[in-house]
Amino acid sequence: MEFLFGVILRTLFIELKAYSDEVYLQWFDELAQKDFVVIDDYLSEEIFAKVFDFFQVKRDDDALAKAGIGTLGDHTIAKEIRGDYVYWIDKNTDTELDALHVQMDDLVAKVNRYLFLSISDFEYHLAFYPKGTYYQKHLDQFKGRNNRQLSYVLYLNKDWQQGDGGELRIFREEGDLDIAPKANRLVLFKSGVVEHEVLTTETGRMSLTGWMLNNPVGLGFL
Ligand SMILES: O=C(O)CCC(=O)C(=O)O
Ligand SMILES: [Fe+2]
Repeated sequence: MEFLFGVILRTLFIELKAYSDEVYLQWFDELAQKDFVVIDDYLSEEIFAKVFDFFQVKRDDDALAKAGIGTLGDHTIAKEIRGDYVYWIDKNTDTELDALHVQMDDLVAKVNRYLFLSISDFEYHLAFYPKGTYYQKHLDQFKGRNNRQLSYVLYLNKDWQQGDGGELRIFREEGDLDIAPKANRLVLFKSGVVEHEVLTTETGRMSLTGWMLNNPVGLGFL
């Protein structure tokens, strides 16, 4: 309760981006039909700036570490599979991102209401892909576990342009689709069915990647 009170106080004067029910329904319709949806200008400028600044601070602090593959019991660092560095966000201590947590809480509430899901938690990490790195084709649900229901990626690359690479490739029967990792673009997709990959990036590539979960963080590993 005290925790919630603190969050409310700290986010009182921050401009959350409020979307109408019609807009949510449009997104979720698209998500239901195509298994993914791309949403541009997702965060308010103020919250985007907070996430962007937080990313720079964590990079300066050397807080991003080589990412692994698989679940805790099967945690191998495989450079051939993915070349990114990640920082797992802690909702309790990374209070600089309170406004983002509130915005995502709201998205989860809407997902539950309109997609009839029962998401009870979410997790996210910052990711940095140095020049020349990629993430090979994969599904976000680990083998034998379906805790991750929806994946989302928010890109932070302000000056991204054609030729910079690092597109998110979504594999579809009707042909693959490459999505540019442009700043403040959110891609939301179904973790269990959408195969995807990150193409080789020609510049440093920044994002925030997250998952909406059936069970609270941690329980998925039990
Ligand atoms: O950054 C992206 O576009 C996707 C990242 C991804 O697929 C993952 O972290 O599982
Ligand atoms: Fe992924």
